[in-house]
Amino acid sequence: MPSLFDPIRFGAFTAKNRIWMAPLTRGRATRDHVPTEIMAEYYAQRASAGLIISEATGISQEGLGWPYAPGIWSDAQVEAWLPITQAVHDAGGLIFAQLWHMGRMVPSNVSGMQPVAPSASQAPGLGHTYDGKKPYDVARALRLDEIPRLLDDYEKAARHALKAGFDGVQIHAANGYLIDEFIRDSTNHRHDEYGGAVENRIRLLKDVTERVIATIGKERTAVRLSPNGEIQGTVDSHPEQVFIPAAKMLSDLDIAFLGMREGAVDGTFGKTDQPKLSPEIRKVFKPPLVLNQDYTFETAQAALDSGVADAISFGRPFIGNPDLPRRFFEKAPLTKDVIETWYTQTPKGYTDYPLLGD
Ligand SMILES: Cc1cc2nc3c(=O)[nH]c(=O)nc-3n(C[C@H](O)[C@H](O)[C@H](O)COP(=O)(O)O)c2cc1C
Repeated sequence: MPSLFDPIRFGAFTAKNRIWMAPLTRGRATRDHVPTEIMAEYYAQRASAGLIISEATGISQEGLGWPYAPGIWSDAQVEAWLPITQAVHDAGGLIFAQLWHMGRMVPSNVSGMQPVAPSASQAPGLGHTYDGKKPYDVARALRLDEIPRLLDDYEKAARHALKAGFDGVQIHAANGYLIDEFIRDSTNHRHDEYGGAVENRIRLLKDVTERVIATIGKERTAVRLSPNGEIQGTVDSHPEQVFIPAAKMLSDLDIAFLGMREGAVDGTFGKTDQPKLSPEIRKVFKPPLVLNQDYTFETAQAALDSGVADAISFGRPFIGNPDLPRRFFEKAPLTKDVIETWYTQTPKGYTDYPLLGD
């Protein structure tokens, strides 16, 4: 069985190890969602990851509702991403852009418009806005005649990602955002060909993935799912009935890899008693499977040893430890990330975590 330090082939690439950086929203772009210089330093510091998956990046104004998160729909955004992807490549790394449409989680205070979702609904809790945390807006149902425009937005974002120097993209279909809201039955009450039966609920995921593949190639196209447990009010009553067919469909499309965040009863990012589906998904999904959430060096290696995963992505450990692979290799202690600076707009808690030997 491979070690976490062994290379792995995926799509058009070979990653130098199986310790990947999970997508992490950090809010260091401008208010207009243009990336900033400091993001080049941050990502280059983490280029020893086998693959960096970027923070979720808006495909359109409509789809982006996180203050100071980056987008990739405008030429100015593409320009500003270029030095960041260049810095990662100069440091010997690979980087995919995570493409994001937040669906009903977009506060109108950030996007300037009413959010869209599969069905009219309001997410529970409070969203981050430019005026502090506020209740989510009531989203309107996306009309059938708007889906071609949505697919065009994904196409443009994928094309822009390559223009901006990214090696590929990961379609964000997890965590209660638009595509996940279509997949799961808590948020999809449609009666057209995008609602009801399983094949209908996974149709948007299929359409988007096919469009991105047609634009940049299957070897540069990845997907992220979060099959088990509720997140941000989105949950499925029978996850295995929808996510196993979804994974099979993605395997048939031969995407570069599938990332999955899986909750657990004792999870610290998603807590749930719905069982993990990775063992079942492994049976139907042939390309590399990259698992995430609450992994340590030991449990990550155990997941590779059991054959359930081909690589593991680490989120919070990569915030506090830019040199995470080296720390794992040397069995060095890890620095704990500071929650208070996850989403602030300064270098503090962003680019100032120490490297081993500092
Ligand atoms: C600060 C922060 C930002 C995050 N942003 C994203 C994101 O942009 N896209 C995404 O898919 N997941 C995001 N996540 C989830 C992480 O990718 C990951 O699933 C989570 O941290 C659990 O993995 P870990 O236990 O290795 O930290 C975020 C998590 C944190 C803590």
